[in-house]
Amino acid sequence: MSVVSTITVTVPATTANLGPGFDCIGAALKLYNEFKFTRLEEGKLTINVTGAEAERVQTDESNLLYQAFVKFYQYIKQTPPTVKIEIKLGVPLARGLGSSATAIVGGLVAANQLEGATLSQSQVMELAIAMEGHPDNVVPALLGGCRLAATSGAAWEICDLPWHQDIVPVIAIPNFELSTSEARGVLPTEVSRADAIFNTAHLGLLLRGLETGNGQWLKTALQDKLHQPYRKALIPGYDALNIAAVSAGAYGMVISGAGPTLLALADKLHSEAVETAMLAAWQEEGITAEVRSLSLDTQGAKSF
Ligand SMILES: Nc1ncnc2c1ncn2[C@@H]1O[C@H](COP(=O)(O)OP(=O)(O)O)[C@@H](O)[C@H]1O
Ligand SMILES: N[C@@H](CCOP(=O)(O)O)C(=O)O
Repeated sequence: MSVVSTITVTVPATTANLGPGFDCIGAALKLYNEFKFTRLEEGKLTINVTGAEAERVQTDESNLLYQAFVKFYQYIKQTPPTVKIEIKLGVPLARGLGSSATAIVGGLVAANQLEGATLSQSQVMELAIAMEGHPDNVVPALLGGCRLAATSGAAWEICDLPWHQDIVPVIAIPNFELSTSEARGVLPTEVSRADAIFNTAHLGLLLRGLETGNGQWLKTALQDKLHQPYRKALIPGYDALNIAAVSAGAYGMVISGAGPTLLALADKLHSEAVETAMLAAWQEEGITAEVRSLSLDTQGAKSF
C-alpha cells in the first residue's frame, strides 16, 4: 500500500472486565468515535473536536489520540508529519466505555494507514496494549467482538469469545466522570487465594454462559472479588441499580470498565424493563443518566 494524505478511522466503545474478567476480557459496542487525519505541508498541529463534552478533550500535543499517533512514528523511527485532526465524539469521556482505548487505537491505526500499513495488526495491537497498560479495552476496540487476552511472555494470545445472540448489554451512563487511574488507585496490590480462586471459577463460568446464553450460569458468573468490591463506593447508587436491574429480570449487573457506567446483561424479553428500572434507580439517587441497550460491534477499528 502507498502513503496517503487523508485517513478517517472509526473505533468502537468497549465494555471491559464483564465482572470477573478484570484486565483480561472486554467487548466492543456499537457506539463510535471518528477520527480524521489530514497531512499538512506547512503550518502546525490543529485539533478540532465536536460532539458531547468536546471542550473536555485536549487540543494540543497532550491529546491522547495525537500521542498515540506520535508513538507509531517513534516505533518506526520516523518524524511524524504535521497533521490536522478532526475528532467526532460518540463515546462519552471517562465513563468506563473505553474512550481512552478509542484514542489510542485511533491514533495508531491512522498513522499506520497514512504510512501504507507498514505494521501488521498484531504490531499495532501490541503498541496499543503497551500504551494503555492492559489489553481488555484496546483489543476489542481494534478487533471488534468479545475478546480474551492472555500474555505469554512478551507475546499476546487473543481469543474471540462467542456471545449468544439473546444476551443484550444494557448500559447505564451517569452524568459524572470517573477516571480509570482513580478507579485503579483504590484496588489492593495483593489479593487472597480465596478471591483468586473465586474469580478463576466465575470467569470460566462466564465464558460458557456467554457462549450458551444459559441464564443460571450468567447469574452466578457475573460476580467478582478483584475490583468491584473496592470500586463500588466510587459509584453512588451502585447497590440500588443492581437490585433494580436484577428485579427487572437482568442476569446481573457489573461495572463497565473502570466505571462509573454500569452494565447489565439481560435477555431480549427483559432488556427494556431493565433499562427503565436502572434509569429510575439513578433518578431516585438524584443522578441524571442515559440508559440504552446496545449490540456488539464485530468489526473493530475501520479506516477509509
Ligand atoms: N477522543 C479522544 N481524543 C483524545 N483523548 C481522549 C479521547 N477520549 C478520551 N481521551 C482521553 O482519555 C481520558 C479518559 O480516559 P479514562 O480515564 O481511561 O476513561 P475511559 O474509561 O473513558 O477510557 C480523557 O480524559 C482524555 O484525556
Ligand atoms: N481493566 C481496566 C479497564 C478500563 O476500561 P475503561 O473503559 O474504563 O478505560 C480497569 O478496570 O481498570
